[in-house]
Amino acid sequence: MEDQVEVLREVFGESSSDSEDLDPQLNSKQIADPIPSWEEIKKINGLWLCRNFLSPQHQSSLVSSVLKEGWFNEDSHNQAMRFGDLPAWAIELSSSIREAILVGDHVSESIDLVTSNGGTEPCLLPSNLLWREPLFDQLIVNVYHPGEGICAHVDLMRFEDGIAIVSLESSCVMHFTRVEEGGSDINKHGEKHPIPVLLTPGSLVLMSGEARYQWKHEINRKPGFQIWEAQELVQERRISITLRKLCQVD
Ligand SMILES: O=C(O)CCC(=O)C(=O)O
Ligand SMILES: [Fe+2]
Repeated sequence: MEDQVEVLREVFGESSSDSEDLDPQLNSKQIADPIPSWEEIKKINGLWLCRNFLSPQHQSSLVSSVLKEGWFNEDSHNQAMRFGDLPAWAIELSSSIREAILVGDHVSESIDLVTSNGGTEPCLLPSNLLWREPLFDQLIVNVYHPGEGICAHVDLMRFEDGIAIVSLESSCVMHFTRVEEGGSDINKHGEKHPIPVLLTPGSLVLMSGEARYQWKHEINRKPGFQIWEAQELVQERRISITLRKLCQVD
Protein backbone atom coordinates (compact mmCIF):
# COMPACT_ATOMS: atom_id res chain seq x y z
CA MET A 1 0.00 0.00 0.00
CA GLU A 2 2.82 2.42 0.89
CA ASP A 3 4.27 1.75 -2.57
CA GLN A 4 1.00 2.66 -4.24
CA VAL A 5 0.70 5.82 -2.18
CA GLU A 6 4.26 6.68 -3.22
CA VAL A 7 3.43 6.15 -6.91
CA LEU A 8 0.31 8.28 -6.60
CA ARG A 9 2.30 10.99 -4.86
CA GLU A 10 4.78 11.04 -7.69
CA VAL A 11 2.07 11.21 -10.32
CA PHE A 12 -0.44 13.50 -8.65
CA GLY A 13 1.48 15.33 -5.92
CA GLU A 14 1.10 15.43 -2.16
CA SER A 15 -2.05 14.45 -0.26
CA SER A 16 -3.56 17.02 2.10
CA SER A 17 -2.36 15.09 5.17
CA ASP A 18 1.18 15.83 3.99
CA SER A 19 0.55 19.52 3.57
CA GLU A 20 -1.09 20.57 6.80
CA ASP A 21 0.67 23.93 6.89
CA LEU A 22 -1.39 25.19 3.95
CA ASP A 23 -0.96 28.85 3.20
CA PRO A 24 -4.37 30.58 3.43
CA GLN A 25 -3.39 32.63 0.35
CA LEU A 26 -3.25 29.51 -1.82
CA ASN A 27 -5.70 29.56 -4.70
CA SER A 28 -8.18 26.72 -5.16
CA LYS A 29 -5.93 24.95 -7.68
CA GLN A 30 -3.23 24.67 -5.05
CA ILE A 31 -5.53 23.30 -2.33
CA ALA A 32 -4.46 19.69 -2.16
CA ASP A 33 -7.24 17.13 -1.99
CA PRO A 34 -6.78 13.78 -0.27
CA ILE A 35 -5.96 10.67 -2.30
CA PRO A 36 -9.50 9.65 -3.28
CA SER A 37 -10.98 6.53 -1.78
CA TRP A 38 -13.94 5.16 -3.67
CA GLU A 39 -16.83 3.08 -2.41
CA GLU A 40 -18.94 1.00 -4.76
CA ILE A 41 -22.59 1.13 -3.70
CA LYS A 42 -23.64 -2.47 -3.49
CA LYS A 43 -26.71 -3.48 -5.51
CA ILE A 44 -26.63 -0.34 -7.68
CA ASN A 45 -24.42 -0.99 -10.69
CA GLY A 46 -22.63 2.14 -11.81
CA LEU A 47 -23.04 4.05 -8.53
CA TRP A 48 -19.83 5.15 -6.85
CA LEU A 49 -19.16 7.40 -3.91
CA CYS A 50 -15.94 9.19 -3.05
CA ARG A 51 -16.40 10.57 0.46
CA ASN A 52 -13.07 12.37 0.66
CA PHE A 53 -13.14 13.99 -2.77
CA LEU A 54 -12.56 17.57 -1.61
CA SER A 55 -10.39 18.73 1.27
CA PRO A 56 -12.11 21.06 3.79
CA GLN A 57 -10.11 23.96 2.30
CA HIS A 58 -11.23 23.11 -1.22
CA GLN A 59 -14.86 22.84 -0.02
CA SER A 60 -14.78 26.36 1.47
CA SER A 61 -13.14 27.83 -1.59
CA LEU A 62 -15.74 26.16 -3.81
CA VAL A 63 -18.63 27.47 -1.68
CA SER A 64 -17.13 30.99 -1.92
CA SER A 65 -16.76 30.69 -5.71
CA VAL A 66 -20.37 29.55 -6.05
CA LEU A 67 -21.75 32.28 -3.79
CA LYS A 68 -19.61 34.93 -5.52
CA GLU A 69 -21.50 34.23 -8.75
CA GLY A 70 -24.42 36.10 -7.12
CA TRP A 71 -26.97 33.52 -8.26
CA PHE A 72 -28.42 33.10 -4.79
CA ASN A 73 -28.48 36.69 -3.55
CA GLU A 74 -32.23 36.53 -3.15
CA ASP A 75 -33.71 33.99 -0.75
CA SER A 76 -36.25 32.86 -3.35
CA HIS A 77 -33.45 31.70 -5.69
CA ASN A 78 -32.34 28.18 -4.94
CA GLN A 79 -31.25 26.79 -8.30
CA ALA A 80 -28.90 27.98 -11.03
CA MET A 81 -28.16 26.28 -14.37
CA ARG A 82 -25.40 26.93 -16.84
CA PHE A 83 -24.95 25.40 -20.30
CA GLY A 84 -21.92 25.40 -22.56
CA ASP A 85 -19.13 27.58 -21.20
CA LEU A 86 -18.92 26.83 -17.52
CA PRO A 87 -17.33 29.12 -14.91
CA ALA A 88 -13.60 28.54 -14.33
CA TRP A 89 -14.23 26.90 -10.94
CA ALA A 90 -16.57 24.36 -12.57
CA ILE A 91 -14.01 23.57 -15.28
CA GLU A 92 -11.43 23.05 -12.55
CA LEU A 93 -13.89 20.85 -10.65
CA SER A 94 -14.42 18.74 -13.79
CA SER A 95 -10.66 18.23 -14.06
CA SER A 96 -10.49 17.19 -10.39
CA ILE A 97 -13.29 14.68 -11.03
CA ARG A 98 -11.44 13.15 -13.98
CA GLU A 99 -8.24 13.01 -11.92
CA ALA A 100 -10.00 11.38 -8.94
CA ILE A 101 -11.43 8.72 -11.29
CA LEU A 102 -8.02 8.04 -12.80
CA VAL A 103 -6.38 7.73 -9.39
CA GLY A 104 -9.25 5.57 -8.12
CA ASP A 105 -9.01 3.21 -11.09
CA HIS A 106 -5.25 3.03 -10.62
CA VAL A 107 -5.59 2.11 -6.92
CA SER A 108 -8.29 -0.53 -7.41
CA GLU A 109 -6.40 -2.08 -10.35
CA SER A 110 -3.26 -2.51 -8.34
CA ILE A 111 -5.00 -3.71 -5.18
CA ASP A 112 -7.55 -6.11 -6.55
CA LEU A 113 -7.68 -6.65 -10.27
CA VAL A 114 -9.89 -9.69 -10.18
CA THR A 115 -13.09 -9.97 -8.16
CA SER A 116 -14.06 -13.09 -6.20
CA ASN A 117 -16.23 -14.38 -9.05
CA GLY A 118 -13.32 -14.17 -11.47
CA GLY A 119 -14.52 -11.07 -13.32
CA THR A 120 -12.52 -7.88 -13.54
CA GLU A 121 -13.17 -5.08 -11.10
CA PRO A 122 -15.83 -2.71 -12.55
CA CYS A 123 -14.39 0.66 -13.55
CA LEU A 124 -15.56 3.92 -12.01
CA LEU A 125 -16.66 5.37 -15.35
CA PRO A 126 -16.50 3.75 -18.81
CA SER A 127 -13.54 5.19 -20.73
CA ASN A 128 -15.68 6.59 -23.58
CA LEU A 129 -17.37 8.81 -20.98
CA LEU A 130 -14.22 9.58 -19.02
CA TRP A 131 -12.38 10.84 -22.11
CA ARG A 132 -15.16 12.74 -23.88
CA GLU A 133 -14.47 16.44 -24.39
CA PRO A 134 -15.58 18.30 -22.54
CA LEU A 135 -16.30 15.88 -19.74
CA PHE A 136 -19.23 18.11 -18.67
CA ASP A 137 -20.91 21.09 -20.30
CA GLN A 138 -23.92 21.57 -18.06
CA LEU A 139 -24.02 22.64 -14.47
CA ILE A 140 -26.78 22.86 -11.88
CA VAL A 141 -26.18 24.29 -8.46
CA ASN A 142 -28.93 23.59 -5.94
CA VAL A 143 -29.17 25.28 -2.57
CA TYR A 144 -31.34 23.44 -0.07
CA HIS A 145 -32.48 25.01 3.17
CA PRO A 146 -33.47 22.71 6.06
CA GLY A 147 -36.52 20.68 5.12
CA GLU A 148 -36.01 21.17 1.37
CA GLY A 149 -35.12 18.28 -0.93
CA ILE A 150 -35.67 16.94 -4.42
CA CYS A 151 -38.35 14.47 -5.56
CA ALA A 152 -37.50 11.02 -6.89
CA HIS A 153 -36.41 11.32 -10.53
CA VAL A 154 -34.19 10.00 -13.27
CA ASP A 155 -32.22 12.83 -14.86
CA LEU A 156 -33.60 13.93 -18.24
CA MET A 157 -32.65 11.89 -21.31
CA ARG A 158 -31.29 15.02 -22.97
CA PHE A 159 -28.21 14.47 -20.83
CA GLU A 160 -25.66 11.81 -21.66
CA ASP A 161 -24.65 9.01 -19.36
CA GLY A 162 -22.07 9.83 -16.69
CA ILE A 163 -23.32 12.32 -14.09
CA ALA A 164 -21.39 13.73 -11.13
CA ILE A 165 -22.80 15.30 -7.96
CA VAL A 166 -20.61 17.16 -5.48
CA SER A 167 -22.05 17.80 -2.00
CA LEU A 168 -21.18 20.79 0.14
CA GLU A 169 -21.95 22.14 3.61
CA SER A 170 -24.52 19.81 5.22
CA SER A 171 -24.87 16.02 5.02
CA CYS A 172 -27.97 14.37 3.65
CA VAL A 173 -29.28 10.92 2.79
CA MET A 174 -30.03 10.34 -0.88
CA HIS A 175 -32.42 7.44 -1.56
CA PHE A 176 -32.26 5.30 -4.69
CA THR A 177 -35.28 3.32 -5.95
CA ARG A 178 -35.43 1.09 -9.02
CA VAL A 179 -37.44 2.68 -11.82
CA GLU A 180 -39.80 -0.22 -12.45
CA GLU A 181 -40.68 -0.96 -8.86
CA GLY A 182 -44.11 -0.32 -7.33
CA GLY A 183 -44.92 -0.03 -3.66
CA SER A 184 -43.93 -3.46 -2.36
CA ASP A 185 -41.38 -3.73 0.43
CA ILE A 186 -39.08 -6.18 -1.33
CA ASN A 187 -38.67 -5.84 -5.09
CA LYS A 188 -38.22 -8.67 -7.57
CA HIS A 189 -34.43 -8.41 -7.23
CA GLY A 190 -34.81 -9.23 -3.53
CA GLU A 191 -33.85 -5.72 -2.47
CA LYS A 192 -35.43 -3.83 0.32
CA HIS A 193 -35.87 -0.37 -1.03
CA PRO A 194 -35.17 2.49 -1.25
CA ILE A 195 -31.41 2.19 -0.81
CA PRO A 196 -29.98 5.04 1.29
CA VAL A 197 -26.61 6.65 0.56
CA LEU A 198 -25.08 9.18 2.95
CA LEU A 199 -23.68 12.24 1.17
CA THR A 200 -21.25 14.04 3.42
CA PRO A 201 -19.74 17.47 2.64
CA GLY A 202 -16.93 17.21 0.11
CA SER A 203 -18.17 13.91 -1.29
CA LEU A 204 -18.60 13.06 -4.96
CA VAL A 205 -21.24 10.75 -6.43
CA LEU A 206 -20.76 9.23 -9.87
CA MET A 207 -23.71 7.71 -11.70
CA SER A 208 -23.44 5.79 -14.93
CA GLY A 209 -25.23 2.93 -16.67
CA GLU A 210 -27.89 1.33 -14.48
CA ALA A 211 -27.45 3.87 -11.69
CA ARG A 212 -28.17 6.68 -14.15
CA TYR A 213 -31.00 5.05 -16.15
CA GLN A 214 -32.60 2.33 -14.00
CA TRP A 215 -32.65 4.04 -10.62
CA LYS A 216 -34.42 7.15 -9.39
CA HIS A 217 -32.67 9.32 -6.85
CA GLU A 218 -34.28 11.60 -4.31
CA ILE A 219 -33.56 13.65 -1.23
CA ASN A 220 -36.48 13.76 1.18
CA ARG A 221 -35.68 16.17 3.98
CA LYS A 222 -39.07 15.91 5.67
CA PRO A 223 -38.95 14.73 9.30
CA GLY A 224 -38.29 11.00 9.58
CA PHE A 225 -36.43 10.54 6.26
CA GLN A 226 -32.97 11.90 6.98
CA ILE A 227 -31.89 9.10 9.25
CA TRP A 228 -28.45 7.52 9.26
CA GLU A 229 -27.35 4.86 11.75
CA ALA A 230 -30.58 5.41 13.70
CA GLN A 231 -29.87 9.14 14.12
CA GLU A 232 -31.83 11.94 12.47
CA LEU A 233 -29.28 14.14 10.67
CA VAL A 234 -29.03 17.76 11.73
CA GLN A 235 -30.05 19.74 8.67
CA GLU A 236 -28.36 22.95 7.73
CA ARG A 237 -27.98 24.58 4.34
CA ARG A 238 -26.74 22.14 1.71
CA ILE A 239 -25.31 23.05 -1.67
CA SER A 240 -24.92 20.54 -4.46
CA ILE A 241 -23.16 20.89 -7.78
CA THR A 242 -24.36 18.53 -10.51
CA LEU A 243 -22.29 18.20 -13.68
CA ARG A 244 -23.60 16.58 -16.83
CA LYS A 245 -23.04 16.52 -20.59
CA LEU A 246 -25.80 17.46 -23.01
CA CYS A 247 -26.60 14.92 -25.73
CA GLN A 248 -25.42 15.98 -29.16
CA VAL A 249 -28.29 16.91 -31.52
CA ASP A 250 -27.45 16.45 -35.21
O1 LIG B 1 -28.78 17.90 -4.94
C1 LIG B 1 -28.41 16.78 -5.25
O2 LIG B 1 -27.57 16.16 -4.61
C2 LIG B 1 -29.02 16.10 -6.44
C3 LIG B 1 -29.47 17.05 -7.51
C4 LIG B 1 -30.12 16.31 -8.64
O3 LIG B 1 -30.37 15.14 -8.57
C5 LIG B 1 -30.45 17.01 -9.89
O4 LIG B 1 -30.32 18.26 -9.94
O5 LIG B 1 -30.86 16.34 -10.84
FE1 LIG C 1 -30.81 14.26 -10.44
